[in-house]
Amino acid sequence: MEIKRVGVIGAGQMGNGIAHVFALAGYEVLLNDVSKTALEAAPGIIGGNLDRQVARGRITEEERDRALGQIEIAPEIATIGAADLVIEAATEREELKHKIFASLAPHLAEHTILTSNTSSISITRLASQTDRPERFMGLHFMNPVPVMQLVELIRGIATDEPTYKTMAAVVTKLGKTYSSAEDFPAFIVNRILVPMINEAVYTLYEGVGTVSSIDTSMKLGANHPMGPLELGDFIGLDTCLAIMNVLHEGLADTKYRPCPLLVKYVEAGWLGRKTQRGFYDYRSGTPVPTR
Ligand SMILES: CC(=O)CC(=O)SCCNC(=O)CCNC(=O)[C@H](O)C(C)(C)COP(=O)(O)OP(=O)(O)OC[C@H]1O[C@@H](n2cnc3c(N)ncnc32)[C@H](O)[C@@H]1OP(=O)(O)O
Ligand SMILES: NC(=O)C1=CN([C@@H]2O[C@H](COP(=O)(O)OP(=O)(O)OC[C@H]3O[C@@H](n4cnc5c(N)ncnc54)[C@H](OP(=O)(O)O)[C@@H]3O)[C@@H](O)[C@H]2O)C=CC1
Repeated sequence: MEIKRVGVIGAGQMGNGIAHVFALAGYEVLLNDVSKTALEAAPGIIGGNLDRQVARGRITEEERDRALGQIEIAPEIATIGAADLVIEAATEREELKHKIFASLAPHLAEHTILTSNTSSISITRLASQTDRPERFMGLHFMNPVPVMQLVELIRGIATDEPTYKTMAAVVTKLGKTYSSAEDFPAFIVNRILVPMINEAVYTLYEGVGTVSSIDTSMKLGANHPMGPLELGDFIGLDTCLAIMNVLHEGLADTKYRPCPLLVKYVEAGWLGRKTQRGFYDYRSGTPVPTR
């Protein structure tokens, strides 16, 4: 099936990045969010990230302008009904995602493929409450989307082969590489990565190291591009906690217990970069450890 128009729901860090890469690859993009502020900010954020690629010689100014012209801001969910492919990239809460798909249902064309960029939630469960579980799957981009090469493809129990093949072709057209993951909590990347971040928070909580010593150790001792606490702030501590909760509940194993300190940061609203404070305080421009 040919995909020309793509609807992206959620204009946060992932939705903006997803709109960016689809527009660059020549797709028409409709970008929706409940937050007026997020929608107003989106073209500036995407434009800034495209400018960065121009400055590094990765794309031309013409390509940047063409990409920006491909993105239409769509405050009404009904507008997303015109898409051949929908990518849901709203906040990591299952109830919320069910509500989004329910509100979208009356506006959808028969052929439209539905996907979720969820980091952890069961694709089969999300699909089961839509009218098209066979044309529903997980399309999991990595952050920052314009930079990261991988997209995880996750079939729900009912996903049909044409849908999987269509999405594999789309990922290839974006210039990215896909891996196939089975539909179990947090799939592959986050099953391994997020418990590591949670363990780093335990390491801090138990006083084994400070924020700086933990991040320096993993950057210089294991060659990670970011330390685990810096990475947690980058992903969003609310998202990390949501993923740990899905792992803990879905696999019923205490090894996935979210660290109480992670819970405390989220309760404080210290969600990382997006709120200017997490394991680091970003308000002065230079990140300052908060512990
Ligand atoms: C939670 C989930 O569900 C799944 C996930 O996503 S888990 C998170 C996965 N992501 C990671 O692990 C990221 C780890 N961090 C990194 O790889 C690196 O720190 C990083 C790529 C983010 C930044 O790298 P850096 O070397 O410190 O920064 P910088 O030199 O400024 O940027 C590197 C490149 O990325 C580009 N870049 C960075 N952010 C960008 C953005 N938002 N948009 C476009 N380009 C961007 C830069 O332009 C630069 O491009 P070139 O290589 O063409 O020059
Ligand atoms: N952060 C990461 O590294 C990664 C995240 N993901 C997944 O991508 C999804 C989005 O994450 P991320 O972009 O980081 O989150 P953000 O918090 O940056 O953005 C989420 C956006 O969704 C909006 N939103 C909330 N409810 C609705 C709704 N009903 N309709 C439309 N938009 C809505 C939020 O608005 P408001 O703020 O007003 O609530 C916000 O603008 C999550 O499922 C997450 O797990 C996947 C890969 C990596």
